[in-house]
Amino acid sequence: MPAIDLPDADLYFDPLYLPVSEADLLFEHLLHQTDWQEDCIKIFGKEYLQPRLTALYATNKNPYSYSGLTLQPAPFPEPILKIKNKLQNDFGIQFTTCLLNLYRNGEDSNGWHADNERELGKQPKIASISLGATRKFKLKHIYNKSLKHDIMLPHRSLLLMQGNTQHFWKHQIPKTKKLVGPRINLTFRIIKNDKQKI
Ligand SMILES: O=C(O)CCC(=O)C(=O)O
Ligand SMILES: [Fe+2]
Repeated sequence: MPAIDLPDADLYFDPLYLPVSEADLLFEHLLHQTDWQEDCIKIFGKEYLQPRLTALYATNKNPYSYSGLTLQPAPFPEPILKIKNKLQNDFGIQFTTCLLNLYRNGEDSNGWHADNERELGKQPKIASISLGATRKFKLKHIYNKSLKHDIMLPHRSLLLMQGNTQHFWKHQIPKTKKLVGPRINLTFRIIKNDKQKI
């Protein structure tokens, strides 16, 4: 699988990771069958409605907390479990958790952040699958402001982030004025119990 060659990052990108028919079915299924949540997040003590919808699934009961928000997982639905198993077969990574994001249109977004929460461990491994509309994924180096990179994430693509990526880079999905339909992103993560040393 092609690596994306950026300093202080460990990124792989496969634009054709899922077969088209599987990706099409999965997109329609998740769009209509998911119990999408519209959550409030806290930024500098102020509450905002998150500009996208989310859902959380896991093989365990460990919650995931970010931006002052704690999500409790539901058990994995069959079609997502299938992808989790495929990722395990292909990369030998045993993910525990999947956070789904639904970007309803170009107004929905995900602000600059690194996925560096304690419960993700020291070198978080995150497998991100995209379905539906293509959106731009922007990366910027935290310490060297001249380092930036954009990746268009199309339907059925996989972006794998691991190693030091979350220590040195932030990422975002910006809003866009282009007319875009819904996009679903599945981010598989490993979330151990908060209390245990990892
Ligand atoms: O939608 C995406 O591609 C990125 C999602 C993301 O960064 C996250 O959920 O942490
Ligand atoms: Fe992220």
